[in-house]
Amino acid sequence: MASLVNSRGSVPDNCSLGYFGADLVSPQPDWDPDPALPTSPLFVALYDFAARSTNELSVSRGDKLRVYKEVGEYVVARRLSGKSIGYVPANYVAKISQETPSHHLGTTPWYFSGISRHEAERLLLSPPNEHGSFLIRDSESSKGEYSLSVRNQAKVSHFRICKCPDGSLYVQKGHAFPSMEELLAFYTENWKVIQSPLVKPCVLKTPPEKDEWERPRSEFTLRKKLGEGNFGEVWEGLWRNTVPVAIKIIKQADMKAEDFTKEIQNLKSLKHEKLIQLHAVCSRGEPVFIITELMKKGNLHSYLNRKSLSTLHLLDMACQVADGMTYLEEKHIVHRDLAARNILVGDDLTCKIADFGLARLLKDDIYSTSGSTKIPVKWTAPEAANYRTYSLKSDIWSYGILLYEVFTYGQTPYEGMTNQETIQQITRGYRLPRPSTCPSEIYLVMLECWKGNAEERPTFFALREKLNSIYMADANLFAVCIQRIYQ
Ligand SMILES: Nc1ncnc2c1ncn2[C@@H]1O[C@H](COP(=O)(O)OP(=O)(O)OP(=O)(O)O)[C@@H](O)[C@H]1O
Repeated sequence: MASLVNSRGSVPDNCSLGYFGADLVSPQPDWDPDPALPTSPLFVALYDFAARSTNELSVSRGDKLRVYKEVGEYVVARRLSGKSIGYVPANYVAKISQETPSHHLGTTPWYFSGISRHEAERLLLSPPNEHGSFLIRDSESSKGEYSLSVRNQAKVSHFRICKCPDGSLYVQKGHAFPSMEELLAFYTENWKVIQSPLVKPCVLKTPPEKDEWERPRSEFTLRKKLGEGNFGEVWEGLWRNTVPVAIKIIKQADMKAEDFTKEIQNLKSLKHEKLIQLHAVCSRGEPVFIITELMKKGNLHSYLNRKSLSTLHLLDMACQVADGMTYLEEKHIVHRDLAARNILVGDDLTCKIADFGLARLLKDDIYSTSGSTKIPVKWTAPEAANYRTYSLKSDIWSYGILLYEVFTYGQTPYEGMTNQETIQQITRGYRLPRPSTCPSEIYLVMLECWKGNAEERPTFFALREKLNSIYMADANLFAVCIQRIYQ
């Protein structure tokens, strides 16, 4: 039977598109779930844990669990009181040395049901606990009795709490208390008797916060393949069978894994109406899914090829891209792959920038100029194509090429020239000529973007202002013409 655990020891890895098949809704474990097996150790849940997928098991603090397998940061467990089996984070559970009956102390802050002497020491000696932290646990050697464990500086002292036939409890013979609360109250007050102050109950380190962006793959269904790029395939899909989304399935073999998590963190922090919004990620196991908003009209390059748009419409789209890029500029984020194919179109000619930040994740050999055709040479500034010095100024160069694409309705730049010829010509000072469909003031903006000296190129902020003012002037002119027609 196929393992649910991948070689990196992370959570379930069923990675092919078959992940959405019915068999994965109820996973088939490869461990033996026979509850009669006496060999599986007993654990107790230290925190509440809510399962995030069908492969995980929800537990409540204090639940007793059989643990069948330890897998990286997870254990495969079953509640003693239930039949389902699933993953629980290993730091949410602790091993119990013996089976103990549950009793009325269950919800008190200082009672830690079923933990061993060793586990008590580990907890009390770890932050945020300090001198004087204490807990009550079940005695390992005398069933039905308890132990008091107290942190004393860097050590832990343990005191047996015995039970009289009438149920009262004592640490010192002849000094019994009717309840644990009263016993603790006495030794809190008179701590010198045991030479260990009872300052505050042991606390558990807060478990790592749940990443709200991380979703189980089973929540997504793939419906239609939209395209394929350097990073893998893009699919139109549904989240929980209702919300339309775009799902990028990353080929991780081509990724610099160590940078990936960092870059995804960056993407989570970006929010702007002209940037494609990240909705969620499935980054545990492979392949990684990046889930974003779905743009119904596809990429700008194909859109331009299909539509007859007015100059004012084209200018509006160029302004929207400049707006999104100004936001990235403020955040000091370099796109590296700005081109009409990476702008997506939605309703009402809304344009949004996609794939920001992802280009740098490709392995160097894929991104290099030598031996690979994947670098978009015709969109890339000469200093980036030749020396890989990417900057916001090289993005400005690419934006100039994007303007060319927009005002030629999607024509390929340097048509008829190879990548190598393009680099040679550009280095010698050649620039694309003004397309007949492009107003001269827009062409002047393109030339500004293609300055050989990167420092002389404008900022996105300046470009946005410039293009907005051209747009406003044209829009006013258009309004005047319309007025004349109807007068
Ligand atoms: N959020 C989305 N909504 C709708 N369509 C999308 C979305 N993201 C991508 N697409 C479509 O999928 C195609 C492939 O996208 P992808 O970003 O993988 O490749 P690319 O942009 O063509 O190339 P590159 O790998 O250089 O970025 C796009 O051209 C676009 O048509």
